[in-house]
Amino acid sequence: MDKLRITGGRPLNGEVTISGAKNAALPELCATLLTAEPVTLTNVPRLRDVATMRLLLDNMGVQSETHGERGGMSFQAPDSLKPEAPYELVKTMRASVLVLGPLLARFGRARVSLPGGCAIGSRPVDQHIKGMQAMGAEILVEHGYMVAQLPAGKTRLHGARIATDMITVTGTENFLMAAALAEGETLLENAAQEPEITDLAEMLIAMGAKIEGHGTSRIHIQGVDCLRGCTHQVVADRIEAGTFLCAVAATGGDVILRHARAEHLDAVIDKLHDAGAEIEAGDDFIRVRASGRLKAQSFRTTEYPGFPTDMQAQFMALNCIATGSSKVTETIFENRFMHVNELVRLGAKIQTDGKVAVVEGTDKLSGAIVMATDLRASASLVIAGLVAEGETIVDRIYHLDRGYDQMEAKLRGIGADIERIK
Ligand SMILES: CC(=O)N[C@H]1[C@@H](OP(=O)(O)OP(=O)(O)OC[C@H]2O[C@@H](n3ccc(=O)[nH]c3=O)[C@H](O)[C@@H]2O)O[C@H](CO)[C@@H](O)[C@@H]1O
Ligand SMILES: C=C(OP(=O)(O)O)C(=O)O
Repeated sequence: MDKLRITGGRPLNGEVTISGAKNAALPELCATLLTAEPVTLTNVPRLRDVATMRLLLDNMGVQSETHGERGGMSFQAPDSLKPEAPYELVKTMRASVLVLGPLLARFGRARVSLPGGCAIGSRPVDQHIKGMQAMGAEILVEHGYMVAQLPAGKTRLHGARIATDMITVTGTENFLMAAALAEGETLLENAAQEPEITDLAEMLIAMGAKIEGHGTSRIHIQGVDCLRGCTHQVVADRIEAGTFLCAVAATGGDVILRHARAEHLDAVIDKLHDAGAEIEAGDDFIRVRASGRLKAQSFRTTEYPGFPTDMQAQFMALNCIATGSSKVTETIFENRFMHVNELVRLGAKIQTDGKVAVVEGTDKLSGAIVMATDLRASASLVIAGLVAEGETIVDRIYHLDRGYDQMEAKLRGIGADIERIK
């Protein structure tokens, strides 16, 4: 099993190119199921989750190929494909549930394994099921699978008003894709507003979908009879960019992130600014400069445009070596403090009580062997390792590989002493 060996204490300087967003690429790969015409995505990040999603599509009968250096991939989903997502593939990646909407909308049936819980929380998919039922699907949950079909005599889903009990990102994406091909109008209330939703909506519009209001909490979709192929560029990964911003804020240095979108990171950038980092941004770049210990910042995770839960662990790592104490409140997932005990092994002072972690900043961390428990927890341990005195080994980095495109190579490129070992 791969590990990362990091020798801490080096500032980061130079330039990093930010990859396409995992959380946009995954639904967009699923959106290729909505048409028999070829669809090309560019700027697709090289991630384990993308490879898993491609395998899942391949297993159904989708033809795909990669081309070019800059993450180009083409897909063609024939009318004859098998609308099924087996447990063996779904268990490794929750985003597999995103095939449900497109399969139902185009093929009128789907058999998709329930994803099950994961380290950060139980993550049920009840809202996805309720929404598809509101659009006319009959869904049974049996033997660990969602078995979905249209009622006898029906060939398409129908539009509906869907108001979810909570804001759900992949739920909104599933409804968008299903409604794009449904008969009539769909109104999504309480929709997620993440930039990845907007990016997916823009791809669907390029395929011929009629969507208005994406990027707000009310999205209107007028279903169309069929969608066509398109070429779409995956939006920049705001979480990868935020992770590098926190890394530089923690180690000190001066780094320019290329292909990064500052407007998608307002909540994180505001906190970094308050902490004492200098941030400058243009259309397609973010520059961060920091030196010495920054000031700890309290924050609370919320849905976009609030502070993202996917940045909580990385910012907490920064708070661990900042001056002063901070209160970190996680409101989205019930078990997203798994990095705390590992950060403590590196010398951090953190106490948790339910949704709240109180961090007492300390002037140094010391390298140790730590274990990654989930994707962003892994990133927080890497940041802490870059600061810690001596050597840190981060074990189980398959979590990191799910969602970061060549993280250690990018960090080495800006001066980090980091290597992958077996
Ligand atoms: C592939 C992808 O885009 N993943 C992101 C997506 O996950 P994901 O879409 O799975 O997260 P959701 O927005 O759906 O989850 C928000 C909350 O709603 C709950 N919930 C959700 C759906 C449902 O049917 N029932 C239910 O109870 C979840 O357990 C969670 O507590 O948004 C999360 C929140 O920003 C991010 O951390 C993930 O990186
Ligand atoms: C939780 C995350 O992803 P996923 O929903 O794919 O598990 C994440 O990207 O931090």
